[in-house]
Amino acid sequence: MAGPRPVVFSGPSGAGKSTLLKKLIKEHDNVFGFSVSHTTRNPRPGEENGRDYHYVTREKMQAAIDNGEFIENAEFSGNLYGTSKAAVQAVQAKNLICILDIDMQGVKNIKKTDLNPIYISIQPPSMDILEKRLRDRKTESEESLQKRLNAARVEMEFSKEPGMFDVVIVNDNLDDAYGRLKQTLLEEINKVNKAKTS
Ligand SMILES: Nc1ncnc2c1ncn2[C@@H]1O[C@H](COP(=O)(O)OP(=O)(O)OP(=O)(O)O)[C@@H](O)[C@H]1O
Ligand SMILES: Nc1nc2c(ncn2[C@@H]2O[C@H](COP(=O)(O)O)[C@@H](O)[C@H]2O)c(=O)[nH]1
Repeated sequence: MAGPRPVVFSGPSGAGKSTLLKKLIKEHDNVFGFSVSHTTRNPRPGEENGRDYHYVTREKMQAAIDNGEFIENAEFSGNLYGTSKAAVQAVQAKNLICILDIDMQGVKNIKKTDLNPIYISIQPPSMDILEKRLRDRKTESEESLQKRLNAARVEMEFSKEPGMFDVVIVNDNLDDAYGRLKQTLLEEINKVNKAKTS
């Protein structure tokens, strides 16, 4: 069988992408695999190298980019982020649905590849609510928060571009947003579960 289609999650920082995708991975045992990106930002409390990100220096990451090891990479809020070819291949080798959590530059660049994912945009109900969620998360300095809010305004406009995303989910009530997400991915989830039993 051809492998399952990957899924790209994008949307403003703080919209709830990680919250939703962690729930999805947890509920569906051995169906999804997370593409672990590289980043030059520092780990947050609770994050683990190799699970949440591969944390690297800018020099090391730039060298790997120059060496052609990345499918896409971007500068976001003062740090480099990127999806390595190895990260995606590791998930696809297990015939799992590969999940990518990337910004809008990543979306544009993935569209130039033959990955053919389902594109899902996760959006906050409003800028005010987004700001509150980011502040309450307590992961950002004031400078980083402002950079992320500025980027969020652009990301919110980007999600409205015709044909850019297959589905746009507004993450207001978490259970509702999660229900919508599961409905969107039901066909791919069923395909993976069926392949497991055949
Ligand atoms: N529906 C919701 N209602 C209230 N709070 C939420 C909801 N969804 C997520 N949150 C909270 O909002 C904060 C931001 O969510 P999360 O970290 O998942 O965002 P993100 O899009 O992955 O951000 P980033 O791109 O910066 O990693 C978290 O503290 C999370 O617990
Ligand atoms: N283009 C890419 N964007 C990525 C990648 N990994 C994460 N991201 C995006 O960066 C921001 C910030 O993430 P954070 O963990 O520092 O809050 C967010 O929008 C992610 O979607 C990547 O490999 N490529």
